Amino acid sequence: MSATIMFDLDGTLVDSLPDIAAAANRMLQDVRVAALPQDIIKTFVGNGLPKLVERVIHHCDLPMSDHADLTARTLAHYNAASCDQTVVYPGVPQALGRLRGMGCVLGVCTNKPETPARHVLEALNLAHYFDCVLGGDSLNTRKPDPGHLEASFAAVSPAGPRLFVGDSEVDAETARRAQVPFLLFTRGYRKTPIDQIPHTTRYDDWDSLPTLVTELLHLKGEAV
Ligand SMILES: O=C(O)COP(=O)(O)O
Ligand SMILES: [Mg+2]
Repeated sequence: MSATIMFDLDGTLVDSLPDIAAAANRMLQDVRVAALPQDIIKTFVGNGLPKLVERVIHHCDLPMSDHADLTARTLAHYNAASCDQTVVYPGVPQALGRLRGMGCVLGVCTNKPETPARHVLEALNLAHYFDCVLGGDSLNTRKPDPGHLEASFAAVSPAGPRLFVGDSEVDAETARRAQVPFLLFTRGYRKTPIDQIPHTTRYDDWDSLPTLVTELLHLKGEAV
């Protein structure tokens, strides 16, 4: 049975934290502030780049009036080096290939800005699996606004069941508000325990995803 499946990017398809942290720390170096540990920056990921920079500003006690400048600097650093250390999670290409083979239509709904999101997907040889990519700056809204996910589905004119796959609290809230079943990848950048994140089902190994999708679609049929 075919379905349309939207995927989150950071912490779901790719482990991009090292390059995101490097960009934020290069921005801090520009303004002569000490670098932050990757584990701290990890907790700032999930609501898009402007929010990440806002969280860095709060953490480092910098003036919020510098937000636009610091966001532009971080984005420039990230665009210059978005794939130096970023890797695809094991089993992702195989799972995406199997899902496409099952007739599923796939897309990406990420809060990462669209230009680097597309670049990362191209550089890591994932772009060809997806029929749409909507980033955190593609619309005038972003996750957890369900409009971001709904626009992603609308971009591929889906017929049949819809699913959303992501790693974070933001993704779970987006799916809940859009009333789309949510599959939680547990090895990404979530901040809270798994059982406190609403999800339809979860997985920690990409090899298991096609079977999970099949089970979910058979279980729920056209009601999904
Ligand atoms: O850019 C972010 O903050 C997170 O991006 P994601 O939506 O792909 O997880
Ligand atoms: Mg994510």
